[in-house]
Amino acid sequence: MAIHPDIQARAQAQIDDIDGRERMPNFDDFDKLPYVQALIKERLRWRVVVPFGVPHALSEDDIYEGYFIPKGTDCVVNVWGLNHDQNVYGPDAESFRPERHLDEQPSCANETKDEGHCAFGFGRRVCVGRHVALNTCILWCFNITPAEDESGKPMLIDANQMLDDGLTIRPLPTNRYKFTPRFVEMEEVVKNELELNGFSYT
Ligand code: HEM
Repeated sequence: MAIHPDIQARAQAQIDDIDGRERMPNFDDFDKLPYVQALIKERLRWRVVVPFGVPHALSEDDIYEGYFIPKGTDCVVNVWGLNHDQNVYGPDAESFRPERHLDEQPSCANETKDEGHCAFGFGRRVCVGRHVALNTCILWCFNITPAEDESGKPMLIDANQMLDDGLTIRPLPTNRYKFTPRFVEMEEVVKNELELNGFSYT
């Protein structure tokens, strides 16, 4: 978001249209937020969190496209490769462009193809948290911008620099970014909604 302020602003405008500022977005709103849905899909496609998925082992011998794969073989999927396949996403597969999920409905070659990416894995062990993950909306609360360096200039953010945690990758440390509340009432609304749902606010 910090390096795509125009995309961030377009998503926030859609959230404001649907939710206003008196309440936070909730699960029921999601279908009314097609651009936000497309943005989240594109985020999960473009910089997938688990670039080689979670390894799976074969429970039986198998033959796949002429290759014999014995029972017990560990299979690692190149999710990054699938998510950046130019045959699926076109020549601009490296670009961050949420509209592709609205206009062209690209499909990854697996059973989660309708999601437009393969970030949540495959088969019976596909991520069970994917609906929770998709429905989390920080954009209603904050503007995300690059933080300033010591001289007050916005820090440069390189989307190709990631922190490698082994199985997962993530963006550079959060001190490179600034989360600014979008409006003064935001804190009060969040506090009320947390308390209504039985959580305490600190
Ligand atoms: C953007 C956020 C997330 C991503 C990218 C993600 C990705 C993944 C991936 C790649 C797998 C492995 C699937 C496979 O074996 O092929 C997985 C499994 C799993 N995820 Fe997530 N996940 C996310 C959020 C969540 C959340 C929020 C929860 C819980 C609320 C969750 C719970 C789980 C569980 C329990 C499994 C294991 C499922 C099983 O082995 O049967 N995930 N996730």
